[in-house]
Amino acid sequence: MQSLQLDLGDRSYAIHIGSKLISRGDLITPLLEGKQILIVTNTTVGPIYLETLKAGLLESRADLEIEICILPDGEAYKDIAHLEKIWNRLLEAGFNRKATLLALGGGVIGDMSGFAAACYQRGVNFIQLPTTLLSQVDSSVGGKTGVNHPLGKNMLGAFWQPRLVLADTSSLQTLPKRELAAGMAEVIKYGLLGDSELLLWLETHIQGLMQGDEQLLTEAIARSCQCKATIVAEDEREAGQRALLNLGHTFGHAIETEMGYGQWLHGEAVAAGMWLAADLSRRLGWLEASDCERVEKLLKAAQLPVRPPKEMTVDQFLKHMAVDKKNIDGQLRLVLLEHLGKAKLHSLTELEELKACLNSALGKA
Ligand SMILES: NC(=O)c1ccc[n+]([C@@H]2O[C@H](COP(=O)([O-])OP(=O)(O)OC[C@H]3O[C@@H](n4cnc5c(N)ncnc54)[C@H](O)[C@@H]3O)[C@@H](O)[C@H]2O)c1
Ligand SMILES: O=C(O)C(=O)C[C@@H](O)[C@H](O)[C@H](O)COP(=O)(O)O
Ligand SMILES: [Zn+2]
Repeated sequence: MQSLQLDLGDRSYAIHIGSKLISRGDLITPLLEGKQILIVTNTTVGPIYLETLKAGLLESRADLEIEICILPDGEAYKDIAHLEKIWNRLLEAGFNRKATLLALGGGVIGDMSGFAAACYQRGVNFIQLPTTLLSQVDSSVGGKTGVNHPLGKNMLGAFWQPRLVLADTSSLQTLPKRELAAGMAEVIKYGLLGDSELLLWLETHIQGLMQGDEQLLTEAIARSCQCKATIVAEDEREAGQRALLNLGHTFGHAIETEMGYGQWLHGEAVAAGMWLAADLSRRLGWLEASDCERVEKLLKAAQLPVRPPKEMTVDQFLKHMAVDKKNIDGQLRLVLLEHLGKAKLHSLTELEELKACLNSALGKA
């Protein structure tokens, strides 16, 4: 098992990465304040991992009151209506402020459980048990929680940190290949935004990673979590450099929202978004054409899309980008690349270059 720490004073927490951690109730029970636990999962992950989690918890502490909330599976259900189902379970079970929520699943379950925990009786503890690559490298760490709105991705939410992250690398064995690829997009993101050594390492090992090599995946998860933990520790609420973790997301969120949540996976939309960010950076004179080719080659090797959906229009992109959370006073702010391995937040006045970039990627130039 590898362990890191996210340093946030008295809200600091450990991130453990390793095989078969879902069964390690002994890592969870010392952090409980009371004995009430609500496990939140979905109809896909629950049948595979719920019994192992429950057995490990009860083996470590027999007097636990464990309740279960099983949500339907999918980004389309990451909404207020399904959050209410979590709160209903908590209230029906008579859970109090010392209850702990355990999020067992991917980023959708993690984001929703965290937001439910942030609101329930004005805040109870929660623990992340991420079971997708994406959630192990990104969404379980850093305390961004929330749900989507039909008009915008993650528009309702709270910063609410978990007490612990347990990333069980063996759970990736049951993950569909398309989901592994989606998670790899966020790993590539860390390389592009701030870690050129990670980028080189990914270029060398992408085949093994995509074949599911557990040792390589463990290293990718640990390096990604370290990168994210360092950024979040310095800027928990995205006053500055945390925005760099949004590389590719302004475009990506536009794709997810316009296409309908769940049509393009988050990681797929971010992959196309990162290619757009690279191409726009080239148009602004910061990247070379060869840099964009390098980005495209790596994304393709990770079996990710490198262009946005052809059915989208430039106006649709601009409409969604106008409501991005990073914008200030109507000024579009985009994460772009100064060079490969260094991102920066840019107030975009070059609207013609943006339109040309989108038109060309959509095959409309
Ligand atoms: N909070 C953050 O910082 C942050 C960061 C990145 C992404 N996100 C959010 O995370 C979400 C995407 O997360 P995701 O990619 O994990 O998607 P997801 O939660 O929808 O999971 C992907 C699919 O894999 C299934 N699954 C999960 N674990 C499995 C396993 N071990 N074996 C078999 N199937 C499994 C799920 O049931 C689902 O069908 C998006 O909503 C995105 O906005 C949040
Ligand atoms: O943790 C962050 O900060 C991120 O931006 C990570 C992103 O990968 C993630 O998709 C996040 O949910 C996006 O947040 P948002 O505030 O742009 O909705
Ligand atoms: Zn993301």
